[in-house]
Amino acid sequence: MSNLINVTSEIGRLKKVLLHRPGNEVENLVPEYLGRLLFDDIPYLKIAQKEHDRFAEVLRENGVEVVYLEELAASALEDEKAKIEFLEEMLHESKIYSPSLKETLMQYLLSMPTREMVDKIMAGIRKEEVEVKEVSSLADLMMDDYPFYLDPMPNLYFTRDPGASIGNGITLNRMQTDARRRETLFLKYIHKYHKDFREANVPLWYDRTMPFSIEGGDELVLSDKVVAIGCSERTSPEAIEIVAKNLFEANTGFEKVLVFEIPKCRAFMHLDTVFTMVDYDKFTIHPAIQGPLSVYEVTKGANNTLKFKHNTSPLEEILKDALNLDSVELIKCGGGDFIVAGREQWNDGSNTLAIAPGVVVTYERNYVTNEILDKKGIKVLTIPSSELSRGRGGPRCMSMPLYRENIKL
Ligand SMILES: NC(=[NH2+])NCCC[C@H](N)C(=O)O
Repeated sequence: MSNLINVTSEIGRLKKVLLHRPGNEVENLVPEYLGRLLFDDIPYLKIAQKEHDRFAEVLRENGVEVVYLEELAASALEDEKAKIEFLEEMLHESKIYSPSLKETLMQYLLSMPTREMVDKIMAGIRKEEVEVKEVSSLADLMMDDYPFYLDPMPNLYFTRDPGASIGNGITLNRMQTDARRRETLFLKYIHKYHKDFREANVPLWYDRTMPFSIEGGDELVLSDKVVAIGCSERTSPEAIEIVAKNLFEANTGFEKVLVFEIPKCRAFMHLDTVFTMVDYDKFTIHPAIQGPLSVYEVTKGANNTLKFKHNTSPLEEILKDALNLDSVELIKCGGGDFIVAGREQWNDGSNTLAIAPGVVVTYERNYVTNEILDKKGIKVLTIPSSELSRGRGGPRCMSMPLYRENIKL
């Protein structure tokens, strides 16, 4: 097993990261379907792309290699066999059941260069783009006024969620909502057919075929021994158990999964919207979760079983103990002020991306929290965010680390 993937902390110097530059999928957001597609507003794509390019540039300026999902997917699908297999699965999961419609869409997609095909699938296919000549199902005759054959996938720029790197492997996630479930097919085919991934033989700690949902925004690698997983609106306890079992059985060095049970609501959809790690002993936290938070521990039992425990100590104690530290500091989003914390958390003020211990990327609009981080000695690199933030995700959500340097303690 090679170490194409190496993530043994949240804060080790980031060397390689997977992003997706928002594309035409964002232009297919219409007010009628916003809620279902998990957006609260329609971003202005041109500006969102500029902001995203600045995000990538800040990462590159700091020594991070940026790779794009759309490019890796196109390169994995260059192979004809892989491409057909992918299209079959994508069309099936897009609920294209009419044989003639399926054939029409297949031909349409196959007529494009691979990269264009990938972009097209991400953007969605409108009914008026293709002409289905033959009626082969009842649905073909009964054209309703829903505008898409293939729905757009506007959440793709949150690359954190469909998959997550832990140690030398990844979890290929089952997304909780229909709106995001097909996103993980890109990563599935990268994992299966991209040359680098094939050669590296990257282990999967979870697979998208499992029935229980889990999303990467809930997965935090606190150290090379401890993973924290949010049990949230998106991530189920069953999925957490499976990940824990796979990590322990493969002798990865991981010994404990801390389960953070957070309120199940949209504003706190993933653990990383309310809690992130910014330095060896510093974390950001949204004050509103500190009360309702329950923490459980999953550890290895005898004969491949798991042990479970409800840990009722204060969060600081739990983290100190898990990370072997004398003290830890929880930095409150918005300084703990009810109004500021709520506003800034809504625009992902707690969603920091650490690119080295004590160095984070954040949205510049969250200036109160940014200033507090700065005062605590954290180096804060800000990026513009008037449009990107409309999708309800920040720098951590927009990045899937592939390689981080191990941290020396
Ligand atoms: N890791 C995260 N917090 N991701 C945020 C994803 C936002 C996206 N609109 C969703 O609802 O799924």
